[in-house]
Amino acid sequence: MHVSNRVEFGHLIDNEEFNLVPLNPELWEIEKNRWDWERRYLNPGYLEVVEANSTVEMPCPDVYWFPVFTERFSQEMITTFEDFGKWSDGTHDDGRLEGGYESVPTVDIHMKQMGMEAEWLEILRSYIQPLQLKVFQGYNNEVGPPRAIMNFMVRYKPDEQPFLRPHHDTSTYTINVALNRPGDDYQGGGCRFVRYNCSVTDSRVGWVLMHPGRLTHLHEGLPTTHGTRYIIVSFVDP
Ligand SMILES: O=C(O)CCC(=O)C(=O)O
Ligand SMILES: [Fe+2]
Repeated sequence: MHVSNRVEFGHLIDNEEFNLVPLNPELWEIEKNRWDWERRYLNPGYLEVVEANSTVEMPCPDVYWFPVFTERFSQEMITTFEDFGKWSDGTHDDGRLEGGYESVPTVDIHMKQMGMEAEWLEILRSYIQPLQLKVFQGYNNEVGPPRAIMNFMVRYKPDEQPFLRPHHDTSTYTINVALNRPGDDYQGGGCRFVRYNCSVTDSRVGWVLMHPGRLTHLHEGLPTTHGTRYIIVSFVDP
């Protein structure tokens, strides 16, 4: 008999509780099948940027930019959320919130509606918190994992909600994930930081912008003039 450990014959997966309801159920597998999840959805550049001595891009003052997700993640998230389809109407009345009022409404779907809240918090803990510790030295979420109640995908289109007026987020810091490509999938769009008159418009698919939430980083979503722009936003430590 010949035995070899040099050839990869496959690996075990845990298929209990596999979520068969949505499109792309693999997106939910971060905890159960992390090896596969990372191979599909974690940007290969992530491991380099999370290293202690790596340099981090800063497109605007105290706005950091990291490769975190793959193109496949971004594409599958869009198709899965679009297939679900329960976009909010972008008005101030929001029954999903305690108090029922959203002061800066977007056309969006919350992770909670998708049953993806726990998985998203796991993403924040595993991949976002290490980046946060790199750029906001000494801020360790009051010694625990990042907390976030507002985790959602936003959709901008010219004939629906094309832009978002300047506002502060209810967060200590915010992450903003670009899911599709300016120039190809949409025209216009991007995020402008008013205090610095600085905009990030050359968004990169699967890359995360990280910026302080309150006080300094008043920001706006610039008008999408053609096509549809998709982002995921998360308000960390509200
Ligand atoms: O369009 C953007 O990039 C900004 C989105 C935003 O500020 C928000 O959803 O709070
Ligand atoms: Fe915002």
